[in-house]
Amino acid sequence: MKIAVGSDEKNYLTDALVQELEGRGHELLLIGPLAGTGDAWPAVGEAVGEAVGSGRSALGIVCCYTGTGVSIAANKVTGVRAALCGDAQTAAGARRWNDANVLALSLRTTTPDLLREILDAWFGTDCPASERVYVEQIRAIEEARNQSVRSLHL
Ligand SMILES: O=C[C@H](O)[C@H](O)[C@H](O)COP(=O)(O)O
Repeated sequence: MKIAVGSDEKNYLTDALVQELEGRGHELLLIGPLAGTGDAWPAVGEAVGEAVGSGRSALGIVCCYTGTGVSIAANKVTGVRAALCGDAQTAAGARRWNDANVLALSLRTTTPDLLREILDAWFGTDCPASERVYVEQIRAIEEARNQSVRSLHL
Protein backbone atom coordinates (compact mmCIF):
# COMPACT_ATOMS: atom_id res chain seq x y z
CA MET A 1 0.00 0.00 0.00
CA LYS A 2 1.20 3.54 -0.75
CA ILE A 3 1.51 5.50 2.51
CA ALA A 4 2.51 9.14 3.04
CA VAL A 5 4.55 9.48 6.23
CA GLY A 6 5.51 12.82 7.75
CA SER A 7 6.95 14.12 10.99
CA ASP A 8 8.21 17.49 12.18
CA GLU A 9 11.17 15.66 13.70
CA LYS A 10 13.24 12.63 12.70
CA ASN A 11 14.15 10.49 15.69
CA TYR A 12 14.35 6.86 16.89
CA LEU A 13 10.57 6.48 16.75
CA THR A 14 10.20 7.75 13.18
CA ASP A 15 13.15 5.51 12.20
CA ALA A 16 11.29 2.57 13.80
CA LEU A 17 8.09 3.62 12.03
CA VAL A 18 9.72 3.72 8.60
CA GLN A 19 11.47 0.39 9.21
CA GLU A 20 8.26 -1.22 10.44
CA LEU A 21 6.21 0.02 7.46
CA GLU A 22 8.83 -1.02 4.91
CA GLY A 23 9.07 -4.39 6.64
CA ARG A 24 5.33 -4.79 6.12
CA GLY A 25 5.82 -4.18 2.39
CA HIS A 26 4.40 -0.68 2.11
CA GLU A 27 5.64 1.91 -0.38
CA LEU A 28 6.41 5.15 1.46
CA LEU A 29 6.20 8.78 0.43
CA LEU A 30 8.34 10.55 3.06
CA ILE A 31 7.50 14.15 3.93
CA GLY A 32 9.23 16.91 5.93
CA PRO A 33 12.33 16.13 8.04
CA LEU A 34 11.94 12.44 7.13
CA ALA A 35 12.70 13.52 3.55
CA GLY A 36 15.44 15.92 4.63
CA THR A 37 13.41 19.15 4.57
CA GLY A 38 12.89 21.37 7.60
CA ASP A 39 9.12 21.73 7.57
CA ALA A 40 7.27 22.42 10.80
CA TRP A 41 4.12 20.56 11.90
CA PRO A 42 1.52 22.66 10.00
CA ALA A 43 3.24 22.07 6.63
CA VAL A 44 3.96 18.41 7.39
CA GLY A 45 0.34 17.72 8.36
CA GLU A 46 -1.02 19.54 5.33
CA ALA A 47 1.37 17.78 2.91
CA VAL A 48 0.48 14.32 4.21
CA GLY A 49 -3.20 15.30 4.13
CA GLU A 50 -2.81 16.51 0.55
CA ALA A 51 -1.21 13.21 -0.51
CA VAL A 52 -4.17 11.31 0.96
CA GLY A 53 -6.90 13.76 -0.09
CA SER A 54 -5.64 13.77 -3.68
CA GLY A 55 -5.46 9.97 -3.78
CA ARG A 56 -1.69 9.93 -4.33
CA SER A 57 -1.45 7.84 -1.15
CA ALA A 58 -4.01 5.41 0.19
CA LEU A 59 -3.24 6.29 3.82
CA GLY A 60 -1.13 8.73 5.77
CA ILE A 61 0.78 8.74 9.04
CA VAL A 62 1.75 11.99 10.78
CA CYS A 63 3.91 12.54 13.85
CA CYS A 64 4.81 15.48 16.05
CA TYR A 65 5.69 15.87 19.73
CA THR A 66 2.05 15.69 20.85
CA GLY A 67 0.50 14.34 17.64
CA THR A 68 -2.12 17.08 17.87
CA GLY A 69 -0.67 19.74 15.56
CA VAL A 70 -0.11 17.43 12.61
CA SER A 71 -3.57 15.89 13.01
CA ILE A 72 -5.21 19.34 13.08
CA ALA A 73 -3.29 20.39 9.95
CA ALA A 74 -4.03 17.14 8.06
CA ASN A 75 -7.73 17.45 8.89
CA LYS A 76 -7.89 20.79 7.05
CA VAL A 77 -7.57 18.90 3.75
CA THR A 78 -10.81 17.76 2.11
CA GLY A 79 -11.30 14.01 2.32
CA VAL A 80 -8.95 13.54 5.25
CA ARG A 81 -10.06 11.86 8.46
CA ALA A 82 -7.02 12.04 10.71
CA ALA A 83 -7.17 10.43 14.16
CA LEU A 84 -4.67 10.80 17.00
CA CYS A 85 -4.18 7.33 18.42
CA GLY A 86 -2.32 6.57 21.64
CA ASP A 87 -3.26 2.91 21.93
CA ALA A 88 -4.28 -0.05 19.79
CA GLN A 89 -7.94 0.03 20.79
CA THR A 90 -8.27 3.66 19.71
CA ALA A 91 -6.53 2.86 16.42
CA ALA A 92 -8.93 -0.03 15.75
CA GLY A 93 -11.91 2.19 16.64
CA ALA A 94 -10.69 4.99 14.38
CA ARG A 95 -10.56 2.58 11.45
CA ARG A 96 -13.78 0.73 12.28
CA TRP A 97 -16.05 3.65 13.16
CA ASN A 98 -14.42 6.62 11.45
CA ASP A 99 -12.74 4.99 8.44
CA ALA A 100 -9.78 7.14 9.47
CA ASN A 101 -7.29 7.53 6.63
CA VAL A 102 -4.51 9.35 8.48
CA LEU A 103 -2.98 7.99 11.69
CA ALA A 104 -1.53 10.66 13.97
CA LEU A 105 1.06 9.65 16.55
CA SER A 106 2.69 11.42 19.47
CA LEU A 107 6.48 11.26 19.49
CA ARG A 108 6.33 11.94 23.25
CA THR A 109 4.18 9.03 24.38
CA THR A 110 4.49 6.35 21.67
CA THR A 111 7.06 3.66 22.48
CA PRO A 112 8.33 1.27 19.77
CA ASP A 113 6.27 -1.60 21.28
CA LEU A 114 3.16 0.57 21.41
CA LEU A 115 3.84 1.67 17.83
CA ARG A 116 3.76 -1.95 16.62
CA GLU A 117 0.53 -2.61 18.54
CA ILE A 118 -1.07 0.51 17.06
CA LEU A 119 0.04 -0.42 13.51
CA ASP A 120 -1.24 -4.01 13.92
CA ALA A 121 -4.65 -2.65 14.98
CA TRP A 122 -4.68 0.07 12.30
CA PHE A 123 -3.87 -2.23 9.38
CA GLY A 124 -5.89 -5.12 10.80
CA THR A 125 -9.19 -3.24 11.00
CA ASP A 126 -11.55 -2.10 8.25
CA CYS A 127 -14.69 0.01 8.26
CA PRO A 128 -17.69 -2.32 7.81
CA ALA A 129 -20.60 -1.36 5.54
CA SER A 130 -22.83 -0.79 8.59
CA GLU A 131 -20.61 2.09 9.75
CA ARG A 132 -20.23 3.77 6.36
CA VAL A 133 -23.41 5.79 6.86
CA TYR A 134 -21.60 7.91 9.48
CA VAL A 135 -18.55 8.43 7.29
CA GLU A 136 -20.96 9.52 4.57
CA GLN A 137 -22.44 12.07 7.01
CA ILE A 138 -18.96 13.48 7.60
CA ARG A 139 -18.42 13.66 3.85
CA ALA A 140 -21.76 15.51 3.47
CA ILE A 141 -20.84 18.03 6.20
CA GLU A 142 -17.51 18.63 4.50
CA GLU A 143 -19.10 19.03 1.07
CA ALA A 144 -21.77 21.45 2.35
CA ARG A 145 -19.18 23.59 4.11
CA ASN A 146 -16.88 23.65 1.06
CA GLN A 147 -19.89 24.58 -1.08
CA SER A 148 -20.82 27.52 1.15
CA VAL A 149 -17.22 28.78 1.12
CA ARG A 150 -17.16 28.50 -2.70
CA SER A 151 -20.43 30.47 -2.97
CA LEU A 152 -18.92 33.26 -0.83
CA HIS A 153 -16.19 33.64 -3.45
CA LEU A 154 -18.56 33.82 -6.43
O1 LIG B 1 1.47 20.19 17.92
C1 LIG B 1 2.64 20.51 17.78
C2 LIG B 1 3.71 19.53 17.93
O2 LIG B 1 3.58 18.73 19.08
C3 LIG B 1 5.14 20.04 17.79
O3 LIG B 1 5.92 18.90 17.60
C4 LIG B 1 5.60 20.83 19.00
O4 LIG B 1 4.93 22.05 18.99
C5 LIG B 1 7.13 21.08 18.95
O5 LIG B 1 7.41 21.97 17.95
P1 LIG B 1 8.85 22.65 17.88
O6 LIG B 1 9.73 21.63 17.22
O7 LIG B 1 8.63 23.84 17.06
O8 LIG B 1 9.29 22.92 19.26
